[in-house]
Amino acid sequence: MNDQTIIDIPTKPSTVLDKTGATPMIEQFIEIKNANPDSLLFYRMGDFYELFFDDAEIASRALGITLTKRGKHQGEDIPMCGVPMHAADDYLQKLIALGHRVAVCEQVEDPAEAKKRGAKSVVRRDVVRLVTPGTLTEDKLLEPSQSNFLMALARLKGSSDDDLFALAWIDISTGVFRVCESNGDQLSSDIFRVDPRELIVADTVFHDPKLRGLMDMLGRVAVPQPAILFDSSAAAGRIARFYDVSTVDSFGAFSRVELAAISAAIAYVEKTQIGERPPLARPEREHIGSTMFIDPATRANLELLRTLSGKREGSLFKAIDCTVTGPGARLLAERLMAPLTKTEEITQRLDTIDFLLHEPDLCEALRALLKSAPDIARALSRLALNRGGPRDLAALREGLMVSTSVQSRLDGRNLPAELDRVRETLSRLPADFLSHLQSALDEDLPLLKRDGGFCAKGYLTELDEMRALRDESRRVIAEMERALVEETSIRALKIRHNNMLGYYIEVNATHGEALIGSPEMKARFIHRQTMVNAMRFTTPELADLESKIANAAGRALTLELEIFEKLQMEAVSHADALRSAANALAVADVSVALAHLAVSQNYCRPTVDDSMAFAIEGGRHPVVEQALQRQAETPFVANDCDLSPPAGTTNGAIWLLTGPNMGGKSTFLRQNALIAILAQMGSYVPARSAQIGIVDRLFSRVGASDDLARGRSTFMVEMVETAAILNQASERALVILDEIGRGTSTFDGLSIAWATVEFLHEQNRCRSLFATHFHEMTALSQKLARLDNVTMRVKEWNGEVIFLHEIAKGAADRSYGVQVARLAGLPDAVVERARAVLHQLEEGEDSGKADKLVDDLPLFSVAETKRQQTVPQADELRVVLSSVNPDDLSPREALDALYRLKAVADKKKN
Ligand SMILES: Nc1ncnc2c1ncn2[C@@H]1O[C@H](COP(=O)(O)OP(=O)(O)OP(=O)(O)O)[C@@H](O)[C@H]1O
Repeated sequence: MNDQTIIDIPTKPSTVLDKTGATPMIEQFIEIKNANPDSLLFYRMGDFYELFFDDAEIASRALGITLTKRGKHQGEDIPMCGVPMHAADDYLQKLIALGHRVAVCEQVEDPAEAKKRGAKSVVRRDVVRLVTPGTLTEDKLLEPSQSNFLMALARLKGSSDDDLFALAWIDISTGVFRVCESNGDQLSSDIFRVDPRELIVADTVFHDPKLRGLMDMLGRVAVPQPAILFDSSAAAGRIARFYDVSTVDSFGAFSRVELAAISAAIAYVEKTQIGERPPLARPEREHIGSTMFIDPATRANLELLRTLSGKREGSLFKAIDCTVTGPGARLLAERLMAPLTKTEEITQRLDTIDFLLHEPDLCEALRALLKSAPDIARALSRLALNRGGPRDLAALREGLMVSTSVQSRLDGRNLPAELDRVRETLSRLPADFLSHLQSALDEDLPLLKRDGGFCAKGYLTELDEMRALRDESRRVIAEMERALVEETSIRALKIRHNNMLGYYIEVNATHGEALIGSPEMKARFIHRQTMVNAMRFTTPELADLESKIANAAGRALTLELEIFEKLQMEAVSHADALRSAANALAVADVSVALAHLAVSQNYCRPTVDDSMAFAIEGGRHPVVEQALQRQAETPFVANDCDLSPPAGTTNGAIWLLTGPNMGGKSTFLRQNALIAILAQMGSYVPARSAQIGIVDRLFSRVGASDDLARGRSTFMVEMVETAAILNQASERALVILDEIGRGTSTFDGLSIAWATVEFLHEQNRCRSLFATHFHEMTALSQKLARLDNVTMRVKEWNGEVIFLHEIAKGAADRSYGVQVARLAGLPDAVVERARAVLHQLEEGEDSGKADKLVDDLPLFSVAETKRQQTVPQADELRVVLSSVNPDDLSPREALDALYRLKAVADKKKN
């Protein structure tokens, strides 16, 4: 369910390792490995993570790294491979993308401690984190523009077949936490709407035959977990403990099954993050029916987030994404995947775009500001999980600064509701935290905190001193020397250094005696050594300075780490405000981006209401249109679509679309579905005008795809999907069906298509578009009152077809399949033969004709005649051509030769 290609790697079922006779280190490894059988174990040794036994074999193959061996266990070599610490994220990313899980095992005690237990004792290690696809936080492992959801599916067994489900999903990289109830019908739609990277489910549910289809569809994304994780009786307690509250009642009234899903998600986060606690927002409920129901097949077919081949390029998302920040892109994707069904909210979003379109200067100013907005939520999560660095703190600083600027841009204006909320949120930011960050953090920051160097000068006097000592010890000593010379008036006084004494003051013997001439002087200048010509002293300040210099570097680092921790804790304490700011900036980004899209692509504001209308004038396909623009091809031909209830009726209409192959039928079908999605996600749409009565369910059966892995043929898949549509489409649904019934014999196909249209008209009574090559079906318009025939227009010119891509009332008379086949480069013989067969078939309608055809026009004889005719003429051309020697020809002779060749060629044609 994600862009990364999941390759099936044969992973052996983990065998339980026997530790008899193992060395202490291998014994420790085996114990930890056996406790984490389903993960590859990254076992920390010095600057490497090492993998052993089967894990080593799997990882070396997956990562393309050398497999070596280390010692023996029970008489056999132990396979081993390793990845260096500093590159571990890259390797982790690869393994996770391939569908593995990794347990990261670190040393959890100081080696000195281990030594105390005996020279041979092994440093204690433990798993500090399980890295799974749904629980990632590192920048390198995450796509900036994609959410990374972990989802928990809980089930409450019903008395009959009607089980009740709940889904809870978390993005621990941002803290987003949502929950909704679901039922058997909705379940797959709800899951695919969220598009989780990992879905956990009780093993009993995972293996339930009723859910087998869904689990198969989810593939590796679905991960069975012990059923105890989903225990609803312990749920409320676990949630309260996680949020450190006495009761969850204040969170809202969640149902039992919702609580079970929420608690399972939390339990899994705890299980994988071991001891670290991500700053999760409180779970927010989404209501059933508040978003458009789009089943998984429709989502895939309409290529909303990615194309059928899994690429983002070519998807609707890519075509409309003008956001400038990662969080903005994530919010846009979320809105695209969940178009709304309540007009008020849609209208609010459209009002925002409308407002911005009238304020182009504001729009550009916001866009420019947002370009520098960092990913606040992800930085915050890393800090809370103790995986953050100075740049994450800087991200909060920049994020807060951008927020302030955005707020002041919005201040004092009469804003539409959505932007007013953005302004309001941004005005409640923790200003003192921002000034703390500004004073504490330097400008250029290192990636890691461990070496220090991120605190600003002037923030903490002691730190400045320590750094000065560390970096400028020579200058500090010289200053002290100058001060002493002045104080003692001994111009030859020097401060020197050697390994035995460290820093000392040196004067000649005469001056030395003078220095300790009085008891006060003696107390100040402490004698260290007398040489032949010189005496050496120290002073309490010099001794102090000396130890300060020695400790300065260490102390500076300690101070910086303390400051880091303080800022980190402060950040976590402001988690809610920071997350709200991040969200407000994302809303601003999406709004500005949609306004930008509307202008640059010439989109219009749709009217979305509670009627049954579906009236689009001059609609365009957002993706195909842009592709044509890029190729500088002929412009996209805009088309109307009107499925509004015909006069005197209350239900939507059906358009039966016939037309030539390549005429633009599929494009037209899809563009109308996409316009409905865009309108209901609150975007302007590619059309001259559009009125859309809320679509509550969208179904499309377009394009062929077989599902051989699940044992279904192309035709079977088509029928399963059609069945789902006919069983589920409500009156408010929009149904798009493309060439139903083409995967079987003509009569079977026609009959199924026929009956399907009748059923849609009489039973589902919803707005529908139905494209077909069965021209016989156009007769249905005489019988079905709300059905209209439309066709894609073509022109024939000199025996060629020209596709006008224009929709018109009426029915097509033919499909021009043979012409299209010729354009596609089918061998001439096949095209000729097809023309002849078509001609014969069109001559008479009686079924006996086909038999006669076999007798009349045996294919091979045609091909044979054709070959006999063409080959000798080709040879003749060659003979004439080879008799011509261009170097010997005068221009006149060359022209004659050309005429001769042309004459032979023309003979071939005739
Ligand atoms: N309205 C349009 N304006 C310009 N070009 C279009 C338009 N509609 C379609 N096209 C172009 O025509 C090509 C064929 O369109 P499409 O696949 O929709 O045809 P079709 O009628 O469904 O064909 P088939 O019946 O063979 O599946 C598209 O790739 C697109 O480039």
